[in-house]
Amino acid sequence: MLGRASLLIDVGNTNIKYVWYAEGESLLGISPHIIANESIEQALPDLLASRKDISNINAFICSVKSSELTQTILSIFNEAGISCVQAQSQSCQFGLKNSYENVSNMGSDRWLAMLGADAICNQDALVIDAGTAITCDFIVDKQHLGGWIAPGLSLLRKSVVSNTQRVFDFDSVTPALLPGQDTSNCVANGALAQSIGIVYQAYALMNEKSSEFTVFLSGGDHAIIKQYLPPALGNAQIHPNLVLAGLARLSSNP
Ligand SMILES: Nc1ncnc2c1ncn2[C@@H]1O[C@H](COP(=O)(O)OP(=O)(O)O)[C@@H](O)[C@H]1O
Ligand SMILES: CC(C)(COP(=O)(O)O)[C@@H](O)C(=O)NCCC(=O)O
Ligand SMILES: [K+]
Repeated sequence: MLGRASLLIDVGNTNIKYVWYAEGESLLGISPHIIANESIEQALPDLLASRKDISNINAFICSVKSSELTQTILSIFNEAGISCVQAQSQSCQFGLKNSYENVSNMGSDRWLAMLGADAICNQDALVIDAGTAITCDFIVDKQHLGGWIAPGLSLLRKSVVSNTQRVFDFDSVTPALLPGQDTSNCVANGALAQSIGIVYQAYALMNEKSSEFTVFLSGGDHAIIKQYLPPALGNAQIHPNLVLAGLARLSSNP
């Protein structure tokens, strides 16, 4: 039987993602709805008003944005009389151990994505979250070994344009793993190649650390990266949003 409904919210650097989740639902089916950062003050009250069972829900939020935006969201819940738990990175949770000495420095989205992945596979895992930043996190024997933070696809494209004089790029250009034949294609394809490159390197390193592991690919750019995964990564678990899966785990075992 499905339990109480929770509103799960992932506040990333580019987008706010949310899902309604009932305890007992599969973590695999979690697929986010997107709200633009600037429309949250209107969109969130509307979203809450759309529920008839409002008195019976609670909320779980993971935010890596400014405390101002986070506080705005928390106060909307407060005004609606809904309790909201803000997830934080922990040194150890659900048996998963963090490698950071100062865990408060770790983005809670990374920790939640790991908790989500761990709940789904319950074995060694390489967790790749391709959002504003691409993060890779390595988990062996329930121990986080550490990770990588690198610019994501859009950020790579923007940074090369803003730090050069003659390089330009159009957002409308879809990247492909091909030689580009004009500036914008060179930028888009170069950024894609770098993004695929980090996935290869993460896989190679994980292979040295573990003999059997699951690779997870998540985040706004999961679909484009998925198209170019190496054959060895054919079994990768593609997940639109592992952070929400982590929040779902928290909501079921607060
Ligand atoms: N419909 C979309 N809206 C916004 N970003 C998108 C969309 N589709 C793909 N993207 C890509 O996804 C990235 C954002 O992914 P997301 O996981 O939402 O990031 P974050 O968690 O950092 O907010 C953007 O940098 C962009 O490259
Ligand atoms: C690395 C991140 C920017 C990723 O954020 P995202 O791309 O998902 O918006 C975020 O997890 C963050 O701000 N981390 C703090 C530094 C750390 O994790 O060590
Ligand atoms: K990310």
